[in-house]
Amino acid sequence: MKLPIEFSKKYEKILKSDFQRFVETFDEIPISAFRVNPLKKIEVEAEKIEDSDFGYYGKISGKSKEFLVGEIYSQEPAAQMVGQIARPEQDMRVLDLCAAPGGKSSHLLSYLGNTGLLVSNDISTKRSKILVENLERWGNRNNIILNESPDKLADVFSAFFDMIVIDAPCSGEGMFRKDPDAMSYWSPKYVEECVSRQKKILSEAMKMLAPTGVIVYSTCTWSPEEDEEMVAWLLNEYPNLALEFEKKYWPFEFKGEGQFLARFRNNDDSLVKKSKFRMVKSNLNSEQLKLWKVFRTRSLNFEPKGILQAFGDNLFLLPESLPDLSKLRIARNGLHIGVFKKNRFEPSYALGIALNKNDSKQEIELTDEEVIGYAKGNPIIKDKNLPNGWTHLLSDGHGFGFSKYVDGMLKNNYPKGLRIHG
Ligand SMILES: C[S@@+](CC[C@H](N)C(=O)[O-])C[C@H]1O[C@@H](n2cnc3c(N)ncnc32)[C@H](O)[C@@H]1O
Repeated sequence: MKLPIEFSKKYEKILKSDFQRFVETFDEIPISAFRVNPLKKIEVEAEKIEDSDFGYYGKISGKSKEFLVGEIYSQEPAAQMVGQIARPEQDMRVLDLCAAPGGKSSHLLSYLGNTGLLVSNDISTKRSKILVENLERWGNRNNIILNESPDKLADVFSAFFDMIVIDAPCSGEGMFRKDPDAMSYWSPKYVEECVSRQKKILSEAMKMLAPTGVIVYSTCTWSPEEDEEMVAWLLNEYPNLALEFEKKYWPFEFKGEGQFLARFRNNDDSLVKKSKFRMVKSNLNSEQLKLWKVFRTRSLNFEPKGILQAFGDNLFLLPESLPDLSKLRIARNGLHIGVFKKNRFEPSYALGIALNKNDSKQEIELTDEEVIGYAKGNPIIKDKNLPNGWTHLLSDGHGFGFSKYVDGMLKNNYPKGLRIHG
């Protein structure tokens, strides 16, 4: 692979005798890996990634039933180390500030389970839509997705989060092997631009960190300006931060692509501002509440925990103890439960994929072929003598949406935008 000349010169100086090994790795095949979803346990026959809770080497197709049902997430091994080192504890309030397309967020959710709160944010509207798709498929119920600039978030979430992950936009050197196009916009000047953007993002993040909270900063680049020098800058600007972990992942030392990561803890009680939040509240009118209760009693064994909120005709479940979000751009207002229609309520795909076996009163197991056919937009013929009505689709006990069973046929209710082709 032909590397940018200034890039080679820079790393020859930095790596000295390791430089040759470094250069050779660019001609090797990129390392593929995936993580399994602990909410949807599956058996995996693949090589486990060392020191990883959920990771395996190997490639799984975006058209496989494992992907479609949210049982796995493809993520290369070095990128997996970010969530692994962050490892939030249950019940924490966590912010993933630069979250799209959702690799780190889905990993963080794997530790939280359905406890606490994960706010996933990305400044890009286009990318935050992909983030919604990926996290919806993952199926947790304690996640909201925002599409904001960090300064707008800081106005709402002052000293709020126990953990903030900043997987920063960076010069992307660690992606050169996997995505050679990333080389086309690399230059020393681009590295400088990334540095100044990272400092701005970190300064806003610090305003949202709880007094004893944890910051995890990561990049997929090796440039010291964006990595070790950023750590030094942060420690200098915020003397109450203590560095707990710092590591650079080189492809000649670790079986993966490129990554840098650092973890800090805040130790500043004087920072406590005892912020008072106007909490998010339920806003359902009596008709909506009635329709929802009729559906829930008739179709679910699951009693949602959280705040029910209607946005137009759409019903969402928000995690408890959230501040008022009305001033922010919301990409996913919690778990989308369904839609109010005239005189009835229809459950959503998102609810169906977030629930598992025994959460619904009427359910049906699909074969792997049926899952794939359904994701292509086909109905499913299942002559099971079930009563006509909403039926929870399952694949190995894991939810895959709701479908209306009518006289032996499951109508296709898979979101059109998610359909697979071919
Ligand atoms: C390295 S990618 C994140 C990858 C993601 N964490 C994952 O694991 O899938 C960096 C992201 O930062 C976003 N971004 C860029 N500038 C930002 C800003 N000022 N605030 C928040 N996000 C930003 C980009 O849109 C991009 O999606």
